[in-house]
Amino acid sequence: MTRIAVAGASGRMGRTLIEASQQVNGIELTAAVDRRGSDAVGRDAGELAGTGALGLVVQDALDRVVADFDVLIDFTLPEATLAHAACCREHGKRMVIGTTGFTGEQRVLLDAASADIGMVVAPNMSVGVNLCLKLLDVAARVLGDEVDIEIIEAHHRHKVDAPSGTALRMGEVVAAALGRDLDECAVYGREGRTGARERKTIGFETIRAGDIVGEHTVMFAGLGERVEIQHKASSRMTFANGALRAAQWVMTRPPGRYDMQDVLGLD
Ligand SMILES: NC(=O)C1=CN([C@@H]2O[C@H](COP(=O)(O)OP(=O)(O)OC[C@H]3O[C@@H](n4cnc5c(N)ncnc54)[C@H](OP(=O)(O)O)[C@@H]3O)[C@@H](O)[C@H]2O)C=CC1
Ligand SMILES: O=C(O)C1=N[C@H](C(=O)O)C[C@H](O)C1
Repeated sequence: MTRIAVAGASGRMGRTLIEASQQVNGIELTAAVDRRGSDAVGRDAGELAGTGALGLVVQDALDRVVADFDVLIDFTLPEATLAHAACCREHGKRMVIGTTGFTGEQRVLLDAASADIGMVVAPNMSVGVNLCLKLLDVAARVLGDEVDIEIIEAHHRHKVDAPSGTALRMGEVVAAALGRDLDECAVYGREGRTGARERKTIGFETIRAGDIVGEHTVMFAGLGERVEIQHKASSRMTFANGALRAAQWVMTRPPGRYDMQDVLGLD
């Protein structure tokens, strides 16, 4: 049995994870935490998720429950995830991290924590998106520098980071396949008199609207034909189930940083 704690219990993903954890064999939800001062603190985690009382009270600090779980599943904000990583490192607890929007410096701090604990970090836990990452690598290698590459993503109105972590990972995969450095070739949200497209750039466009769960399209556009690789998530359950699969997988791994490609055996 893998005992999990959910950080950000009252969030969109937190509530979905609480629900999913009750449906997966081999997973037991044994702790839930949220931001200090949140209305969710002190409430029953199951009631918060709308699945009925579980007898598990949401706490306001991870160190209060650190003896109660094996793997922390964290879908919060970068600053909160880093604080949780420090706590998990100190107490030898494994992590599954879905949070996006980390700066380069924050990524380095996460890497440091993974020297001592097993950690799965992935901007997208769905099987479909991780399959798309493999397809993107093949498409970029076959189509090469002849095509213009644009990445379009759409999410709900509440999302606070852009482009999405998934779009950025897609850009990294395509750039690596073509021998480009994404930091140098990325172009974000064009506006005004831009001039003609520079051939080796990778463009990113962001849509924020309504309740869109998460949609990503990578366009490889040449002269006379265009290939598009697209993924549309219609339920957050796909991310939650991936995170629970990662939690079970990381229990058998030595310290280190892993991603969903490792979990799914796609590397
Ligand atoms: N990897 C993947 O597959 C996916 C990743 N994501 C990512 O997950 C993250 C969360 O997304 P989503 O659930 O929609 O966001 P929400 O804003 O709905 O949830 C975030 C939760 O974290 C809580 N929180 C903030 N600070 C802390 C803290 N210090 N300790 C504990 N909890 C805290 C928030 O509380 P409060 O609201 O009170 O501030 C909130 O409940 C985002 O970065 C998103 O991009 C999302 C879906 C899939
Ligand atoms: O914030 C979200 O909702 C999502 N965020 C992730 C990202 O930034 O890539 C993954 C998913 O598309 C949903």
